[in-house]
Amino acid sequence: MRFTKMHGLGNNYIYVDLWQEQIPEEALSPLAIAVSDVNRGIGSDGLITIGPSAVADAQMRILNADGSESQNCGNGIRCVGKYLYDHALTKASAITVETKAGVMKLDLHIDERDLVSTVTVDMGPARLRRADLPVLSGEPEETALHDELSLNGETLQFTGISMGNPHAIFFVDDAKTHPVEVYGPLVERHALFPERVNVEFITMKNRRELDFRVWERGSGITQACGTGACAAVVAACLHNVSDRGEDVTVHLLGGDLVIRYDYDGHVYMTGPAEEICTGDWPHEPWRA
Ligand SMILES: N[C@H](CCC[C@H](N)C(=O)O)C(=O)O
Repeated sequence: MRFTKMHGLGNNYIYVDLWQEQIPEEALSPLAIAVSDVNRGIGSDGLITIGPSAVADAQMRILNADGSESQNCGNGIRCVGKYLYDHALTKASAITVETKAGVMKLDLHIDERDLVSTVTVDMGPARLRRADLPVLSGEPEETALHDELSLNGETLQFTGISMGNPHAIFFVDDAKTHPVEVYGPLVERHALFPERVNVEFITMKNRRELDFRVWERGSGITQACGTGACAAVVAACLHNVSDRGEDVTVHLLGGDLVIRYDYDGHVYMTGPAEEICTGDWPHEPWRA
């Protein structure tokens, strides 16, 4: 099986082109686990397939390193846009990609080598109802703005935001007080989140900048999380510590994303996309 390894700010995935490879549905989850294993596989945060769509220029599916499937991936979809253009599957600079969170609109920024360098994505609407995550911390039709959860005797306040996939946002004055490697796995699997949750700890630097650390559902600590950065800026706007319609720079471990929560309710993300290598994965049990 041919694959391409790509990353957005170090959030890296193994990409498989389904115009070239046929992979049975039941093989996807074990394949994601196998290729993501840094010791016995290739090493990545998960698997992303790029293939035909009846409603968009392409379809993206994203599976985490533990084999679970998510609705969307911000860093991943920028790399999908880059793959489609750089590998001549499109020559348009404005394209659409179908995801389980809806059809995303991408603006591809082409560099002097006629390759995609950065991508701006309309990540669709922020979903603000508790039912959208889902989270069981109160009235399902209302927004989880100041919700609470207990962890080992400590009560923490969070904001629940969905970008099609679920995010629990914690505002902290200093990330060191709540190390994501300690709190992340406890929150990810907390009973309040029936479908688990992505966990973000953010520190506001000013109204236009925030520091961001993430524990991802199904992948653990990653260098960056695009949907998480979108959810973080939405939460900051809802708490009136950032402004709707203004660009906010999110400082992630792997670098910066520029996010805007616009008045149309949609969230816009701009960031880089890079190809690392291509290769051949020989373990294809589905062909046996
Ligand atoms: N772990 C996420 C999917 C990947 C999202 C992230 N890598 C991004 O860039 O948005 C979830 O289970 O919802």
